[in-house]
Amino acid sequence: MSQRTAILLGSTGSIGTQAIDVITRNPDRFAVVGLSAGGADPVALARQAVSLGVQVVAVADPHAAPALMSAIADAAFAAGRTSAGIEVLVGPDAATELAGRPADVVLNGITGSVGLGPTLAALAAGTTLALANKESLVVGGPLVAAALTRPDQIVPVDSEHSAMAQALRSGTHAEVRRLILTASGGPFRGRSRDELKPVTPDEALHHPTWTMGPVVTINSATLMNKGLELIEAHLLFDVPTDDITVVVHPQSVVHSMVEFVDGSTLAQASPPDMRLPIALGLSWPERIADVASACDWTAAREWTFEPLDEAAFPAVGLARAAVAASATHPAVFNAANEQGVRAFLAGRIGFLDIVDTVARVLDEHDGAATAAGLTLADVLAAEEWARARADELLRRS
Ligand SMILES: NC(=O)C1=CN([C@@H]2O[C@H](COP(=O)(O)OP(=O)(O)OC[C@H]3O[C@@H](n4cnc5c(N)ncnc54)[C@H](OP(=O)(O)O)[C@@H]3O)[C@@H](O)[C@H]2O)C=CC1
Ligand SMILES: CC(=O)[C@@H](O)[C@H](O)COP(=O)(O)O
Ligand SMILES: [Mn+2]
Repeated sequence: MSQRTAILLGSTGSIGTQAIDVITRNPDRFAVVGLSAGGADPVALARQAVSLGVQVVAVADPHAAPALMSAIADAAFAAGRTSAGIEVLVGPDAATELAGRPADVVLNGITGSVGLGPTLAALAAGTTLALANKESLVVGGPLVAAALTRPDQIVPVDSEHSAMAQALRSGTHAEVRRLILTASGGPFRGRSRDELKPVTPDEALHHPTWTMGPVVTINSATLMNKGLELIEAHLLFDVPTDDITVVVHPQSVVHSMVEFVDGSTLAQASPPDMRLPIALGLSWPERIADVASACDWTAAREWTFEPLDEAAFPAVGLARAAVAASATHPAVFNAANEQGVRAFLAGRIGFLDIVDTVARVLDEHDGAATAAGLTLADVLAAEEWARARADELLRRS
């Protein structure tokens, strides 16, 4: 593989830092040309930028810009350079502008539907999109599909979807009977709805098998992550949601499976380590040697599978209903959840209020848009309404 240029969005986060780890261990394969972050840690962003020698850095929060610029100058000085020569883009649209700049691959590792603009910009530029930011696909589904300039322009980084993409190389679309989406079950697997009521943010932030950013970790605990992933799989692989089965697999070693029409099921298995799907996202369709450990077959192991308790964890059912309801319901599903997660992490609401609020907001949404007629304005208006309505309901809970 010749060297690929990469832009990393969300470079200071869990996905971003693991991507940098993969890239710095494979300097012959990748050159990073741009980085972006929200602005919570401008010093970390500056150090990444200078050590990777990027051309441009984007920061969403304008208040973080002065600290970023002075940290870039400091880091360049410490590296023995008089000037860093790095362009700095600032503001809410900075990541979108960066995503449209020339590169072979854009990795979208931003959290939340704020990643939609960058996803659309990378696709419009004709760049390969290594997609961790599932929210942008969920909320923008038909818009993202319309922005594709070629098939396979999106390479999934989400572990389950990477697993499916790998297994799908074994057959044609017509040969697929169903997708089996695995879920760890989160930290509260086995609890009843009543037992979920008192759980705290600290408990919910302890994922049993993965170390990730706070939002996706809470989404794993509520199973909203699996709801988002069900919609993501439906959109990525053009498989009806009725043909996607969610199964709880607490070990997180089988990352998902594809069942074919002849009764064959192909699984992708590896110890939980995001560097594997990140590396594949950046280098697809090629594999990079030794990015992560393989399964150890010399020790006794047990892989278990169990059905999802949909009474205690209704989020996957809500996701199915959202897809069936209208083209803007998935955006409402995600936006209400983002508000709920924020309120829960701030200690303002209880754990059950998150998904209960998503259910109510979905139910109240008057979405008429069809996939064919959907516009960006429809999506943004639906999101704005859902955030306001969710906040109103959350204030009362
Ligand atoms: N972590 C994981 O293992 C996995 C994550 N994913 C998905 O990947 C995405 C990222 O998750 P994760 O890395 O865990 O999240 P983190 O919270 O760890 O990181 C999020 C990153 O996005 C940046 N960011 C936030 N807002 C903006 C913005 N407006 N513009 C540019 N950058 C911004 C943050 O910067 P700052 O901190 O400065 O705000 C940070 O660098 C999510 O969609 C998640 O669902 C999917 C599978 C696995
Ligand atoms: C690593 C990854 O892809 C996460 O999205 C993961 O899926 C979270 O685990 P669960 O949602 O299955 O608990
Ligand atoms: Mn996942």
